[in-house]
Amino acid sequence: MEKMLIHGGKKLSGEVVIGGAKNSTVALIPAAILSRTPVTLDSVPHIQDVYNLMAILDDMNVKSDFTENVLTIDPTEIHDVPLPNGKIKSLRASYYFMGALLGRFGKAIVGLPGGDDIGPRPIDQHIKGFEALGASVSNEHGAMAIKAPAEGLHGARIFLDMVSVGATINVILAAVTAKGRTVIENAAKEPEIIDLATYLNNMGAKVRGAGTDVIRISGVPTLEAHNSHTIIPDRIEAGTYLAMAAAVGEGVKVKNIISEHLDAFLAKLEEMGVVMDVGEDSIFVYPSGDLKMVQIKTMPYPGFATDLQQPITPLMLKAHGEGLIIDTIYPKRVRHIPELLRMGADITIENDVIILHHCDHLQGTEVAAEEIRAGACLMIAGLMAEGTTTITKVDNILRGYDRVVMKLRGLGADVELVD
Ligand SMILES: CC(=O)N[C@H]1[C@@H](OP(=O)(O)OP(=O)(O)OC[C@H]2O[C@@H](n3ccc(=O)[nH]c3=O)[C@H](O)[C@@H]2O)O[C@H](CO)[C@@H](O)[C@@H]1O
Ligand SMILES: C=C(OP(=O)(O)O)C(=O)O
Repeated sequence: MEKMLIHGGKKLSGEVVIGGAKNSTVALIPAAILSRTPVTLDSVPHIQDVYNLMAILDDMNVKSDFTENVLTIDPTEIHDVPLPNGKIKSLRASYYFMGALLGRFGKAIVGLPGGDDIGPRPIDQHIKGFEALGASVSNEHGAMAIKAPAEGLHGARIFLDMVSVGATINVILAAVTAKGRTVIENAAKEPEIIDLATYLNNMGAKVRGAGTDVIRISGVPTLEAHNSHTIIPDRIEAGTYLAMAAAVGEGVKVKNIISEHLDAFLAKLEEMGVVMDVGEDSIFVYPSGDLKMVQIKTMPYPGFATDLQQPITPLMLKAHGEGLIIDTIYPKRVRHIPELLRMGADITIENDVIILHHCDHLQGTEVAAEEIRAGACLMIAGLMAEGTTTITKVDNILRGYDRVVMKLRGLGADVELVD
């Protein structure tokens, strides 16, 4: 398995262009099977999650082609096959095939998903949504067997017990072709949900209210894609490079950004004293001076994203005072902390609260990227550290960060992948 070697201490400068959002892409690809015509996606990130989803599509006789940033998917000869195991385990978002297959064929057998080990990730709200639409759901040897009634799915009012991106998306996927009207209350408001709704509406779906906490769907019989869909920029990748630029930059421009998607994150950087020029679709980060320590509490969008609490952690180590991070979405999402400790950071965890203190010196050593954002955190820490940082389990980074080595080198980082 590959490792990433980072020879730290170099200052970064120049420009980096953000790719399409992973968390949109991994929903839009399964959603493509709802279309009766070929689908084209633009601004697709080069990440392992995309290749794994293409392999799952191939199992269903759905051919796809990924050239440059354009992914074409032809679902016209799709076979309705069970997806009990194997590749389904390779990523979290494979669970979107539950909603998509249910919408397309009225039935789905899909293995329980894999994805990041960031604490418990139940799917009870997805199941509650499918059942409200009339489906029966059973667990058959670790795979979810979901079946619509003979007359097909029907619209329903669904109040999600907690704000869930995955459940909101899965219910949308199943409901767009259900008979009648579905209302999802307490829906997630993430930009990726708006992106999915835009994409489905361009295929003829009737999804209204995406981006608010009430989504109304009027079912239509079939969907057909006729235009290419350009995926929104990845706000988490953008936040990662912004934190990196503030930590080790000598003037870095991060391009292809929708800054409104990063409001909570940018507000925190400003509170820390990071100086930025926020342009129309790019942000320039000036070299950091003295930084102020902050407290962070992750919340559903538009709050501070759980996926950005790890990437901002190394930057917080540069600030003076005591900092706190509370991840209310995934309280056990602390797998980066033991690795940072081994690099010399001063961090403790008490009752799921991460307590940080200023640290003048991080030392490169061997660390493991136990999950994607822990990996992002360690990349930034490695760039800040003296000596060489060897990141193992680097596939967790490559599954979600678009051409990351090329982008880091483009900014002047001394980084390489080795076997
Ligand atoms: C592919 C994708 O888009 N992944 C994102 C998505 O994951 P994912 O969609 O899996 O996360 P959710 O929004 O569903 O999870 C939010 C919270 O709800 C809980 N929950 C969720 C569903 C459910 O049926 N029952 C339940 O209890 C979860 O354990 C978690 O505490 O949103 C997370 C939270 O912003 C991000 O960290 C992930 O990057
Ligand atoms: C947790 C994440 O991803 P996934 O839901 O795909 O595991 C993430 O992107 O930070």
